[in-house]
Amino acid sequence: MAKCGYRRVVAAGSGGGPADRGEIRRHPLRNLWRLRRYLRPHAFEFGWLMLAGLAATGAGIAVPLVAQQVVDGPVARRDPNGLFLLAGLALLLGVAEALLIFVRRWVQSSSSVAMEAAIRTDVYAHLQRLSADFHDRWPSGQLLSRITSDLSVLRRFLSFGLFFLILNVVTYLVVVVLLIRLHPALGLLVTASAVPLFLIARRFGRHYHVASRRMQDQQGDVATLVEETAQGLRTMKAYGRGPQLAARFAAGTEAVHDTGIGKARLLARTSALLDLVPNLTLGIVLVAGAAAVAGGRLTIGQLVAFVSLQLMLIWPVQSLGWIIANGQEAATAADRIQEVLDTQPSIVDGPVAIALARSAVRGRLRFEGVVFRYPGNAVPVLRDLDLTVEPGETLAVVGATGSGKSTLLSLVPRLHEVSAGRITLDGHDLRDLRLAALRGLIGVAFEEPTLFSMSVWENLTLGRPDASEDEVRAALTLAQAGFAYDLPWGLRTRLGEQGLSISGGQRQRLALARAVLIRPAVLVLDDPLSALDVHTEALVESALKRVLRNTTALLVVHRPSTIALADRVALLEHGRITAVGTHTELLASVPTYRGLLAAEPVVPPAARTRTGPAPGGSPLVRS
Ligand SMILES: Nc1ncnc2c1ncn2[C@@H]1O[C@H](COP(=O)(O)OP(=O)(O)OP(=O)(O)O)[C@@H](O)[C@H]1O
Repeated sequence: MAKCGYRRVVAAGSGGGPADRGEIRRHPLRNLWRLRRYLRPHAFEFGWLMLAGLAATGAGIAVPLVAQQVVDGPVARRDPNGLFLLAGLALLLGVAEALLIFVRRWVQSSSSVAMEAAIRTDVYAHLQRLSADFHDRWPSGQLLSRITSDLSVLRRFLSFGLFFLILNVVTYLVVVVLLIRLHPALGLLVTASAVPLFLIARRFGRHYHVASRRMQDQQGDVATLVEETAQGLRTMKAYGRGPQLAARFAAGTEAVHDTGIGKARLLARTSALLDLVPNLTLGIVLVAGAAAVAGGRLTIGQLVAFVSLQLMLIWPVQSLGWIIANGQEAATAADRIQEVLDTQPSIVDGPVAIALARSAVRGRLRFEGVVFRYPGNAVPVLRDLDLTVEPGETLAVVGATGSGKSTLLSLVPRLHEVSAGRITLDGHDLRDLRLAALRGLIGVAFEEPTLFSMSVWENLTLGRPDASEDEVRAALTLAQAGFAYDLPWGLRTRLGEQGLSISGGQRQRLALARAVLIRPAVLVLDDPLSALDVHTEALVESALKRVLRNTTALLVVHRPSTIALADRVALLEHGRITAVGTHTELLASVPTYRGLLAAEPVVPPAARTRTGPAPGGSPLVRS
């Protein structure tokens, strides 16, 4: 099958998304805005949230105004009764504020978590729809970081950043209006301080956006490395490559660290500047306000209210840096998530795609002038390929390594799309068949079978969730996979990640059982018995023979014993079918075929428990 190594051939240090890395969009908030649809179902809660937040802020803002009444009223008149009344009002406002803040926090977390879950579900579903070429290009760590850490960033923004952004802007505007009403000149001075604040914030936003993107991409690289290391742990240990990988990992984390430090310093510098502006304004207000009180243009109560209100602006201004940082990170996260969501699956149902019923399929598979090149590769892997597999026929594809056998097989379930020519099933172009229906007709087992970290039963019934116990048993018997019943919890035993808790041969047998369980119209097997010992192989083959009798099958084979299963053999050379015939015919007439077989190390007949050599004599070798 397409080699794993290939999936990883991405320019060193490149993120994943083709044109993504470091690209800063002209409208940095565009993608964030596009995610508003996830907010819609929670609009009611969000409305309540804002209402509670605004009411709490209103209660907070009212306190300085009450203080003004206290100072200019009961305190100035030395009226204790009035004082208690106003003090009681201030207390009431304080309690109301605390209560409203509690309500806000309660609602806040539940809706943002629900939004995060909804986006995650959609991204995951979309990843499933994307074709193999997308997954060939994108390192899985990049996808992992997008679906985990980027979504957490978004949740933080939706639950805090966005809320405080709105709340703080409203607070700022209301307070500024009140300040202008209290003392127009000083109020306008405070308003004017918004200009430097705006300039500082804008500059910060631009720089932080670049740094955020860099850091989130670097985190994706680190995730890729961790994922690769976890998957290739055995190879890494066997080759003693731990120190080299550790060095690569250290370089990756250092890059994340450096960018993180850069971001923190940027935030620290900006926060200091943001702190400076309101404090400077406060100093000026205190001096000018005291002069105004002395000149009788302002009462002491008004000055107290003015300063108290102005102090209420400190937090919104101080938090501005954090909110912008959070907003920029969320914008970057939205960019990275939309890059995935915006990628259109390259293999989809055509507008008039039909679904063929299993009973209506005879199984004539035809390749007509097929050309295939991997995306981005100029040289085709398969060229001008014509081949017909008749209903019920088993055709083995033999060829040297890298000649395109696995690629050829992957075209049948449309894991990749032909670049030119067409493949037909009973005369229907595969592109005219509904994808889901097509894949339901085709049983596939690869040389490196993938099992998932779920139960054996779930793994087996992946393509046929409705299979009965008897059918599963029959498939397991055919694949000589009865061992599954002896696992600690039988078929309910949960397999380790990628089926690593069982042996390679056992995995192959389960994958084969999975392929035959769907009662396929066409079986596509990519050297599915390569990991079996000769004894088990012989048993699987004899059972497989019965299945193959009624099924059209395309097999990639390396062993002569497996060639024995085939009615005909096609020789694939450099992406072209150069000979088709029975094994005996090809042996007799095609020197390359003979050459391929001659390269096979001869297996002593005594060592094989199977009945005799492959038809035609010579044992075939792994190409
Ligand atoms: N995802 C991919 N992207 C680009 N090129 C690829 C990809 N997968 C395979 N190739 C290339 O396509 C060619 C055919 O590969 P393929 O895996 O089909 O060969 P094969 O005949 O099955 O090999 P083997 O016998 O070793 O399994 C090779 O040159 C390979 O490097």
